[in-house]
Amino acid sequence: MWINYLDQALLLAALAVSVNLLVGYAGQVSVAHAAFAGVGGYTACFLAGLHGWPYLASLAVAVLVTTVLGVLIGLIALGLAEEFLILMTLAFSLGIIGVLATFDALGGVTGITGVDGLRLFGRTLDTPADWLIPSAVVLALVFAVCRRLGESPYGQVLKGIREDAVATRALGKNTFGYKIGIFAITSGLTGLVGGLYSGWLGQATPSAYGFPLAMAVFAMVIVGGNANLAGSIAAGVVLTMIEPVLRQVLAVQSTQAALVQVVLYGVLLLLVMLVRPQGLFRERPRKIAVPAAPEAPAAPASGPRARTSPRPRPADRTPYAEADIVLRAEGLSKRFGGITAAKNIDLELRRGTVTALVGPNGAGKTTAFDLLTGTVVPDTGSVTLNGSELVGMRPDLIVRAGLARTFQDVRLLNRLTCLENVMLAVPGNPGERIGRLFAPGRGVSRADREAAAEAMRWLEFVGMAGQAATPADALSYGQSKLVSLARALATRADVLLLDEPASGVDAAWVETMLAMVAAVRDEGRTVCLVEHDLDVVRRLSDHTCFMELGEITASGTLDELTGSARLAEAYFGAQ
Ligand SMILES: Nc1ncnc2c1ncn2[C@@H]1O[C@H](COP(=O)(O)OP(=O)(O)OP(=O)(O)O)[C@@H](O)[C@H]1O
Repeated sequence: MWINYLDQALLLAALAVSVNLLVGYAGQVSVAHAAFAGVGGYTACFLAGLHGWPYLASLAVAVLVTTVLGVLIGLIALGLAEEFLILMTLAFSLGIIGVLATFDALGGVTGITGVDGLRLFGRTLDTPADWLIPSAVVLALVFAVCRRLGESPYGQVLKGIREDAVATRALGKNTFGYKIGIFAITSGLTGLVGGLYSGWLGQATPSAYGFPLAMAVFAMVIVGGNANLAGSIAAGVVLTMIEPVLRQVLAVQSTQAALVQVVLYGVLLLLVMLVRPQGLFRERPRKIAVPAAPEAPAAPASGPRARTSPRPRPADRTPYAEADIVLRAEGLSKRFGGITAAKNIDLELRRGTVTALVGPNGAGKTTAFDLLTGTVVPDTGSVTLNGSELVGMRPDLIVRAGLARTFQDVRLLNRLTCLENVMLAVPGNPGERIGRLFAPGRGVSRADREAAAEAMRWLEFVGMAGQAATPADALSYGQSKLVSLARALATRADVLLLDEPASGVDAAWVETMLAMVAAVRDEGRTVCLVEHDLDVVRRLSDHTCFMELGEITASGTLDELTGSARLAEAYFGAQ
């Protein structure tokens, strides 16, 4: 009797672990995964129970079918805002269960029943004891896969998406690709578990995979703790055991026990959300080994170590007018409904120089950055970086092409440490790719250590190495701006767009920030900054563009602009 409940607990815990990878790590709340388990269960029962297929082959097909289904549904649902994802997956879940119940070949509303005599590795699975090892093995397998994905550079990207998908994309990650990938992988895993679950039940029915199962699995994930897989196992086993304990130990009648279990799920969920929202077991930062300094690999050419080589003195710098044009924007326009946020913007950024965009609030400066970086697609116009067209490229590819940005509102990934924030920006970490993650060899962990070392050097560069292990949401505003600069630098992009790097930052941090930006410029990177503080602009910029009502209406040195009577009256006079 108890072994039977243990089988069930292990399988439901495996479902909770898979769903936790999607919900806890990637922040994608899907109600459809219980239905995917149903598709897995139906597939296995249909093939093995009704058509005599080997059970193992049926399980393999169940994984394949649910993975493909996950990709298809993910393509439709994941383009939507997250609040719609829940509703969309709920609709899919109802649709899937409804469709399964309409096929006579699948037993209609009663489903496929009476499945027995399934065989796995030469053993017939008849008694609850026979199912114990397969259930435990599936839980171990699902846990191993989810842990490998979650506690790796790949999982770090997932957490980045959970915290702020736009900021993560601005670090060069194909966030949509990651979302589809993790949706499909977790669909396949739940399909596998569903195949086992239906085998253990001896049936695949619409009622077994409906909304109550989805809610039970969510309760396990939330009570156990987001992004804590061991917590999901513990919660999965404990919550599943509530009903049998009520029945067997407290002699509650079976229908009442089921009801009490549902009520207890609700009470537990409420309690956890009120008292300990992170769940019983909290999320832990990924274990990252940062090599000691002597073992650290060489910094990239423009890396922080390059600063130890003699820097050109300002007097040696190429005059602004003679520097090469790295980025050129022509005729960029954008309207939002009735608002013209950008109007025919022409802009040139020259190598190793700082260009400032100034102008009143709402002039379109941030929109100009959005248009250059592909965050917003322009209605008209072109942007070329070293001669290659950027308009139409995905934002993450634009970063990889060499154009990175910071955000006016900083947008650090709050629950990640400073080191993780900066590591995410370091390009080419092979552990961010699933294929490399499961390949044999130690290349992935070595490369991960190198990425950590590179991120650490950028943190040192901005004077924040001491905060490497601090979660980003524990930083002061000035510190978070410095980490966001380190993050932009770590992308290795040649051109940096810095949105108000000094605003809201106290005086001591402003000096540090100015020194950092000047150092970056002196190393040959190209900087464009939006800034309201004219002292900052005066001390940093080689060239200044004045924007008003979406247009660049004047450009030159800051002194030339402030010397204009019209601009002095319209903007500078008020500074
Ligand atoms: N996604 C959007 N949808 C609608 N309107 C927008 C959008 N983004 C910007 N705008 C509008 O475009 C105009 C320019 O805004 P933008 O944020 O680019 O100005 P800004 O010069 O950066 O201002 P600030 O100095 O206050 O940051 C504003 O009127 C703003 O409300």
